[in-house]
This record gives sequence, C-alpha cells and structure tokens, in this order.
Amino acid sequence: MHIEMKGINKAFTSNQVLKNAGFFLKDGEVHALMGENGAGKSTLMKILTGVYQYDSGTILVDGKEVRYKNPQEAEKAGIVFIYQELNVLFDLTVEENLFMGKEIANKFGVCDRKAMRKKAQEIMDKMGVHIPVGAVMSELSVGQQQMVEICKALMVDAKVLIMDEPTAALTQSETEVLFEVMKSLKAKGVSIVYISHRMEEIFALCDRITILRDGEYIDTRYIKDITMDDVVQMMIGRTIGERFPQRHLTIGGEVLRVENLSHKSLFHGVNFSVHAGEVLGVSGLMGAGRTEIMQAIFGNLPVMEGKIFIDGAEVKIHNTRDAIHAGIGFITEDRKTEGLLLDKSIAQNIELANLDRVSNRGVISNAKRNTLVKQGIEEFRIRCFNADQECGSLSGGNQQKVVIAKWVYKQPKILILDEPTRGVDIGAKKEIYNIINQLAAQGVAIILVSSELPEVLGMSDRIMVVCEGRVTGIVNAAEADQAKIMTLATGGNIA
Ligand SMILES: Nc1ncnc2c1ncn2[C@@H]1O[C@H](COP(=O)(O)OP(=O)(O)OP(=O)(O)O)[C@@H](O)[C@H]1O
Repeated sequence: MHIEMKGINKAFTSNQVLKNAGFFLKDGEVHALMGENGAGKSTLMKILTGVYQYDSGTILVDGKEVRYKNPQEAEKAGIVFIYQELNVLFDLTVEENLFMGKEIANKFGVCDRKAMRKKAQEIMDKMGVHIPVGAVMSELSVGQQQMVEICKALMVDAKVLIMDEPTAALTQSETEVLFEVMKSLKAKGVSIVYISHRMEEIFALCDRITILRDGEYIDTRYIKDITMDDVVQMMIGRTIGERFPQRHLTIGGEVLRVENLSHKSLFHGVNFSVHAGEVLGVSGLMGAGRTEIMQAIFGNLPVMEGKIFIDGAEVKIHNTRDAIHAGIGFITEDRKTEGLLLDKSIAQNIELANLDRVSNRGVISNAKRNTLVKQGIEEFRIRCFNADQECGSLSGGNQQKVVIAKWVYKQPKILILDEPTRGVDIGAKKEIYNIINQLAAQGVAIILVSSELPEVLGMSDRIMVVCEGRVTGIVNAAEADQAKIMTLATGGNIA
C-alpha cells in the first residue's frame, strides 16, 4: 500500500500546528519521520488515521482519495497506529487487551477464551515475547506493556504500520526482536512509518526519511545518501556540535550515602554514594531494579532494611514528602502518571511544585509566579503557545522539559533523573545535558538512570551497574566502555 499526504493544514483552535505538511510512503518501505519535539509528526499520523480531522489537504491511499473518520475506519483499511502513549487497559490481562473489541466467538456467539488464549500465545511466541498471556497489565514493566501494544497491532492484518517511538521503553533484546519483526513485515510488503528520536535506529532500519520542522514539510531523502549531521541540520536548521557537552569537574563532599538498602524482593544490599557536583550514572537492563532502588530512596517504595545518609546524617524517609524535605528531587521515568498533572497548565505545574518560591508569606504572588514560569519556558525552551497551555496537549519532549523545570526550581541537593531524555529530540537532549552539567557545577549531586549506554558513558563521572536487584559494579566513566557495562549488566565480572 502506498500513501500520499499533500498540503495538510491543521490548527488546534487558533494554533496552526501543520502547515502544508505531507509525505509519500512507498509500498513496502520503512520510512522514518523525524523532527524536533512538537514538529507535528504524531499529529500528521493522527490525521492519516482519523484520530484528528484536518482543515485542508489531500490524502491518497493507493491513489484514491480518503478521509477516515476515526481510527477504526483506518484500521479496516489496513492502517494501524501504535501510539507513543500506551493505549492499554491496565486492569485487564494481556490476552484481554490483545482481543479488546476483536473477541473470538464460538459457534454459539459466546467469547471463546480457549481460542483467544491460543492465538494470543501464538502471537507472543512469534514476537519472541515471554510474557504470560494471563498476566494483568499493571503488573508488567513499561517495556513489557509496550510489547503487548505492538503485538496487539500485529493481530490486525496491517498493510501500513505506524510506530511512534516504539523502542523508548524496550530493552536491548526486546528492541532486537522488534527489528526482526519489522524486517519480516517489510519482506511481506507491509509499509512502516517509523517515528523516533534515536538516530542510530533510523540509520540501521529505515529506507527513507522525511523531516518536518515547525509543522512544515522540509524534505524526503534516502538514508543511504545522507549523514546524521545532515538530518540534524534539516531538523533544527543548525548543527548542535558535540553530543555530550564537556563539564569542568569540581567534585565536593559526599551528599548521599546508601547503605545496605534492601527490599523484600526487588533489590538487595545496595551500597553507593554520590558527591556534590558528581553525576553518577546508573545502568542496567530493563527490570534490573534501577528504578525501584531510586523509588525507595525517594520514599515511594518500602524497604526492609538499610540506611540513607544525607550530608553525613542518617535520614528516615517514609514517604516522598520526607524525601523532598531532605532535599531529594526525582524526575520520573513515567512522566504521564507520576511526573506531570496533564490536565493542568505549564504554569500550574511549575507553580504547584514551587509554592514556597512563588509566595509571599503563604500568599501566591502573581509577579513571582509569572517570572518563574516565564524563566522556565525560556530556559528550558519549552515549545508551547503560552504558559496556560495544558500539559496534556504538549508534545512528549516538551512535557519532559516541564517536569525537569518543575524539579530544578525546587533546588534539590540531590536530583535523581530516571530516563530523562526518553522521547526527547536531539536538540532538546543537548539542552537537558547542559542543564545537568549546570546543576552539577552548582554542587547538586546527580543520579542519572538511563538505558541509553552512550548517554550514561557520555554524561557520568562514575557508573553504577545493577543486575537483578544487586549492584554488580561501580566504575569510573573514564575507564568504562559499552562492553564493560554490558558485562556487568548481565551479571558478568570485569577484571
Ligand atoms: N489535542 C491537541 N490540542 C492542542 N494542541 C495539540 C494537540 N495535539 C498536539 N498539539 C500541539 O501540536 C504540536 C505538534 O505536536 P505533535 O505531538 O504532533 O509533535 P511531535 O512532532 O510528534 O513531537 P514529539 O517528538 O515530542 O512526540 C505541539 O505543539 C502540540 O502542543
């Protein structure tokens, strides 16, 4: 199936989000859509699949003009969209999610659970996914939930598959499985639109690439004919220089020390420390317990034993209030449920987290509030229409910047960042790295949990590796490389 979108215009109220945008998807190709956060990639695909209606323009599917009224219509035509934000029902099981609205009925018209379970298992096996089909979604990791979402899309006989940041929450091995599945779909003639900020993946996987900037079509090129620098230049209109900015190190005294921290089942005997001005990278495979250790330090997960010291004094952290009071900030992995109030505006999110900074003796000062919010939007380059825009309508990367702004202004002593650049474009990534370096230079002790090895290696002073709930090594970044980290992450020893 081939698709042409031409001259697409779309405004949300008075905000023109797409201006004369479009692209051409050939039969059986993997086509990357790239652009900065907020460039309009997801909106263009939501228009194609009938999630949003467009103001003007043309969509041709196999040469015939179409206008799908809803995603079900697009799906019937064979165009399936796997959304960036998970679209699963957390209280239901894997198989119930897979068959939602597509239940198999037996000859009496009753749900045939046995047949559904069999088919579910077949699909999971084909994907090489080892998740029990009877498991409840809420018990799975974000990565596993994402795999179920992908399996769900594969149940439909798709001719065009649109994937929006599919690997953001996947482990290395899950990503490899997904790429194999994509290659076999392509071999069967399925066309794939691949939205990602991960340049390496795009260069390894895609045939052609279309760049959008500020809602406008910039160009379409064959991947084999261009370099990553070309892509950056087209995306943001300039080059960004070094990917990981250099920092002049001045490491101070110990700020955080964790001794023998253990949870009933998730992690055991965790010991480490972080100094003022230091970036401690935390690496490990998905599900290794990295996030859980950080959640425990932040008072979100009960521990069985262990001690936490801040500035040399033991602190008792029973809940997040205690953690914040002790000077800990936490930028979570899952910004949608933990980091951000999506139905509140940018201004409200920043204000609520910084009430003491924007108040005079307990009364909110509009002047102080407006100054702080304006500073946040400018400093973090949050792309928005104004400070009153609801966070739910911001693009993924810009939501992440609001979360970061929210915490940075609280001036924590210790800042834990859990996957802070997930779904963030390359320019904004660099801005986040600069912010991390600035905070470190101001003496904040930083813990950077990340699944992107180049990021951990490029940004950290030391790297702690976690495997199956245990710290398997803490190495100086200068002496580390990807192979060493992977060895530790899979439970091996390094000399
Ligand atoms: N429902 C909506 N209401 C109002 N504005 C919206 C809505 N959906 C998207 N937008 C705006 O449209 C612009 C484009 O957003 P979109 O999600 O398409 O960007 P994107 O290129 O996919 O970004 P990212 O890489 O961050 O996912 C953004 O400025 C966003 O705030």
